Amino acid sequence: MSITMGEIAYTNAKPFFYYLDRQKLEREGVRFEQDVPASLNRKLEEQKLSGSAVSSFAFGSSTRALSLLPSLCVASAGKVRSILFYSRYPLEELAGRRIALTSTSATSVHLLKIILQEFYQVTEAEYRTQAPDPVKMKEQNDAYLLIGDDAIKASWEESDWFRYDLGELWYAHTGLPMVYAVFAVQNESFQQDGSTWSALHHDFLQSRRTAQQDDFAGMASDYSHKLGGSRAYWQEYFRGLHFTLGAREQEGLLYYYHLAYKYGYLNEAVESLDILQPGDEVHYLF
Ligand SMILES: C=C(O[C@@H]1C=C(C(=O)O)C=C[C@H]1O)C(=O)O
Repeated sequence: MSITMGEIAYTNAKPFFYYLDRQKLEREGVRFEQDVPASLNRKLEEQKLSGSAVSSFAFGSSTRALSLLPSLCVASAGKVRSILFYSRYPLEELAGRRIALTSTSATSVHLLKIILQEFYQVTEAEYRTQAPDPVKMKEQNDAYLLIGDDAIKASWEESDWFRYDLGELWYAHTGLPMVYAVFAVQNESFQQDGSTWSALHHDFLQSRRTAQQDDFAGMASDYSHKLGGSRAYWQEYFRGLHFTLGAREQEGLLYYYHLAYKYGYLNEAVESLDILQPGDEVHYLF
């Protein structure tokens, strides 16, 4: 019995991983693989991972083989601070422009296209995917999108370009939270290793609870040492995120899927979310 679990390499998902007892989990057959979201999405689709924290978009594009671990997500209702769109021009003036998209994302690149089409009538632009190097992206394009720690580091620098926070734009136009990451499990793996999954899910909840108990102070001081930025910055950052997939978050996610389908980014409509429930697995109640 073994599980290979994908772990998002960005700080935004860390409350679920930071306080895990990895040695105990290893003894229970759980192995972690760290990577950026786009790579985890691909590995999950290729069944190289039993489950993973992934882009919410990736879950929407292969819902048949996957289910969601309940309650876990990375979301925001308003500013996210780490999904930033830099532009030489205001959003309304982006038609036909050259726009660079970070190669590490799936949710945010589609979120950007959806926001531009649905709310700013920018239907044609020249999109190109690039490694998240803000200097090159700026030199070669009229606008560029960064996510995760790359966006956070960029946000500490001055910029003479317009800077938009996609979480803030989404909320302003929809009044709904935006869900960036979810925890998806291969149905096959859950059937085989249900009790290990239940234990791991329990540990994710426990890590999140521990992170929230000191209001993220412990994590904030660690990430301030590791990545720069003040303790206060990181604490504010974590406080601004939603780590619970509640009813509003689910509503926001389904609306995102609705628009992703409308504009042809998803081949099939996603009308409901397959979230694992108590009783799906006999040994443990979520
Ligand atoms: C909040 C963020 O969400 C991330 C954005 C993702 C995406 O755009 O595909 C995937 C996972 C999330 O961890 C971030 O990048 O800062």
